[in-house]
Amino acid sequence: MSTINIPRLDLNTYLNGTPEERKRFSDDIGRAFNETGFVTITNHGLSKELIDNLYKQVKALFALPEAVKLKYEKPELAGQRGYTSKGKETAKGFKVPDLKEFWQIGQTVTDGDPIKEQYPDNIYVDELPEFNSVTREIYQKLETAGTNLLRAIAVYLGLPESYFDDKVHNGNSILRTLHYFPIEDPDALPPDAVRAGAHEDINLITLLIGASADGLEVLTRENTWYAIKAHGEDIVVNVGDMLQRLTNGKLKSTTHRVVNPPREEMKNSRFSVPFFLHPKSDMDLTSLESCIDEQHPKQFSDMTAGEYLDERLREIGLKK
Ligand SMILES: O=C(O)CCC(=O)C(=O)O
Ligand SMILES: [Fe+2]
Repeated sequence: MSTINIPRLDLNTYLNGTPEERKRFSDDIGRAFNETGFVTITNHGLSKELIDNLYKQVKALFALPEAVKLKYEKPELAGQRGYTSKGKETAKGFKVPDLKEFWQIGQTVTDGDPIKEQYPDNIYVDELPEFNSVTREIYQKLETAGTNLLRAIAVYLGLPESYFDDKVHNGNSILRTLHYFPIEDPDALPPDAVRAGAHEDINLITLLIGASADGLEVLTRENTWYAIKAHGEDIVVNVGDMLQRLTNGKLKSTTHRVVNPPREEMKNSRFSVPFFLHPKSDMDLTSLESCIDEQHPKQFSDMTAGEYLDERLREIGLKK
């Protein structure tokens, strides 16, 4: 049995704690991100009612007839807004697509802001006005929680606490609502078809509402899979490849996957809602000098966040 350090941290101790408590929070999240790349967070600012309402709307969205959902599929947006149907995303290095469909919501910027032209407009579900409003609220709350977590991480890295603030403000973050659909005939599945093949996230950090974390597994340093267990309303937070590049591998973007359920539960859907916190596309991901030394030679080429995202979307089949 492999052991793995996934601490449960209270974000309120960072926001309102004593200097010692704030320092401890920074050290704890930094150490966990250095060792395993995962933590779970309480007091993140999302109420149980809001989360329950989110899942109610997400279930209603995927219950819409396929023909309705397909109206909202826009391949020219590389899946970055609106609906992506079954069989479209394949984890890097896999031949069989993941067993999932999803809907993505992006940044909302005020009219007149020059960054507006960089982002496609969000797509609204005419049939479900409440889906649009609740996902927007969740987007904003997770963006705030994520910005606060990045402050604690900046302190751990010896950077000014506000280092990430302007980079993620109006950033290219994505809220993804996911439906892992029922598998009616398990015998007809290609042998290596899974809900989400082993992968690393592209962005800086990912915040995942833990309500449906069952099935999520992380790859340990001993090369074994470890199931994430989250308390219902906690959020699971992990490092993505952009933060790993910036820190020259000091913070680890850990491989994770979503496994298929046992055969008797294959007919059940699984829903989940990760928030991929991205910076603006002009953020320079060149590794910090402070993370490079003789023991830790520079591992990554210099790229902006926009260039890197483009490369990765092509690899997973969303961008042609
Ligand atoms: O569904 C989950 O629990 C995780 C999904 C995930 O890892 C992803 O979409 O990148
Ligand atoms: Fe992921």
